[in-house]
Amino acid sequence: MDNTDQYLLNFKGYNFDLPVVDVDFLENLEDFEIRDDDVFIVTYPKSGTIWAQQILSLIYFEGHRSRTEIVKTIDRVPFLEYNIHKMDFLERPSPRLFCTHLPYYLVPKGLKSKKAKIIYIYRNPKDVLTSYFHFSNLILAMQATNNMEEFLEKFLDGKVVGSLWFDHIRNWYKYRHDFNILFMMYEEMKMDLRSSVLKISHFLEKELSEEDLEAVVKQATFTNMKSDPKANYNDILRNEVGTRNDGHFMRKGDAQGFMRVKVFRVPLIPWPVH
Ligand SMILES: Nc1ncnc2c1ncn2[C@@H]1O[C@H](COP(=O)(O)O)[C@@H](OP(=O)(O)O)[C@H]1O
Ligand SMILES: CCc1ccc(OS(=O)(=O)O)cc1
Repeated sequence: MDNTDQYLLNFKGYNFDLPVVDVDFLENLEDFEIRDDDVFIVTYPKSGTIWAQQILSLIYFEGHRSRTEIVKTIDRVPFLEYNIHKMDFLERPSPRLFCTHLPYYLVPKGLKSKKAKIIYIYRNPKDVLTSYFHFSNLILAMQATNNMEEFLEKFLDGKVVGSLWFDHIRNWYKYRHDFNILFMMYEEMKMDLRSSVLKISHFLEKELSEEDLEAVVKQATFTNMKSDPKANYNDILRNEVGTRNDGHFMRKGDAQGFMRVKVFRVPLIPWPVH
């Protein structure tokens, strides 16, 4: 374990956010007991974790959909390794919902029984990079950088929470057959939220009525989440994690990089030879 950094804890080759991680919990993570009906959202940081937390909260809790219960998404779908509210996971009623940034090789081994469900959300790295640059300058629990070039170097070296973006996504995909896993792309969720919610609810075997589906989609849009104190993390950042400026967890929710990739792809179609 490399603990020389003020912000990063390298545990078994993967970087955790030192100010918010529970090291004792990490030591026993492999044996953390998994229930057959557990559900995990897995992401690399800045790839749509809190979006998925809101979607799952809306799918599973009628009181969340109808706005009759005021429970934050972080308490409905807590981070496994960043348990800032010190929740007793063993006491939680089933089905337990979690989110995590863990790489495939550090997750509890019970997930390999392929009963519990995993939803892996990935986002194009250019938007992850932009989002991550602003986020790490915002929260006190991460090291700030002076400019994008400086952050880009750290990101490409994997010297950030989550380590290398490429390793995370490549290996979760490579070892997908070891798990009961659904891959969702942030950009597709953005393009067609309704179909994405349907895909997720189908995977979770939680079929929604038309009315409930509408309620989930409506409350999971960027605009509605941004103004929803249960889902936007404003409170958590300001009052619990601490911030350096007046930025927000939900900044822009863009899918810029994806659009450019699509444009760049066009010339790859076989060119007519004259
Ligand atoms: N409903 C939604 N629609 C689109 N993007 C969303 C969203 N909810 C959160 N996000 C975006 O997801 C990113 C945060 O990811 P994570 O939760 O994994 O940390 C932020 O991106 P930006 O910083 O680009 O705005 C945030 O705005
Ligand atoms: C639960 C608080 C918290 C801490 C750090 C986070 O950042 S990241 O997702 O690892 O980039 C998010 C939430």
